[in-house]
Amino acid sequence: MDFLHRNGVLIIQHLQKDYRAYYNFLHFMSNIGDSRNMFFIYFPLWFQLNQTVGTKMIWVAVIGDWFNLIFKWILFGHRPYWWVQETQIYPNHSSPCFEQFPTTCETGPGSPSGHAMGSSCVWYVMVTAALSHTICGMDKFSITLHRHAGGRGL
Ligand SMILES: O=P(O)(O)OC[C@H]1O[C@@H](O)[C@H](O)[C@@H](O)[C@@H]1O
Repeated sequence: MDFLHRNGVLIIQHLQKDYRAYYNFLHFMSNIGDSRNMFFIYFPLWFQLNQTVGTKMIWVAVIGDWFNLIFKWILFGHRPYWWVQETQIYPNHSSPCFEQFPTTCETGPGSPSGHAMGSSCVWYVMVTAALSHTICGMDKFSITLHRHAGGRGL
């Protein structure tokens, strides 16, 4: 497990140092997918616009959160923020420092990440709904175009 955690630490350090310029973008994308927004904003909104998408969204979020809870109980994984303080693999107090954010200040088990699972659920439903809406719109447009061209004898 230490091997996994150490590589996780390296990835976090890489992201925090080398992708600092993308901080606002990554933070924004992460917030959009936050399951809190799903329950407060997206679900009520989508349910008004399209009940099928709204229902799909709430089910995906609830089942995703449920799976996350079960996996957290089973894995009971450390969070890198406290793992670096507790592990013995960094000699002479040379444990790496991370930047903390409001969403990383969680106290429960960290693995698997509820934020990552919740965000992927939200993004999946929104992207598939947007794609099927676009494809449906394009189909209707091509049918109209076809009829229009047929009516003119083209
Ligand atoms: O398990 P993680 O990755 O710390 O994420 C959990 C958090 O993920 C966030 O997206 C939710 O809004 C929080 O309510 C939740 O506690």
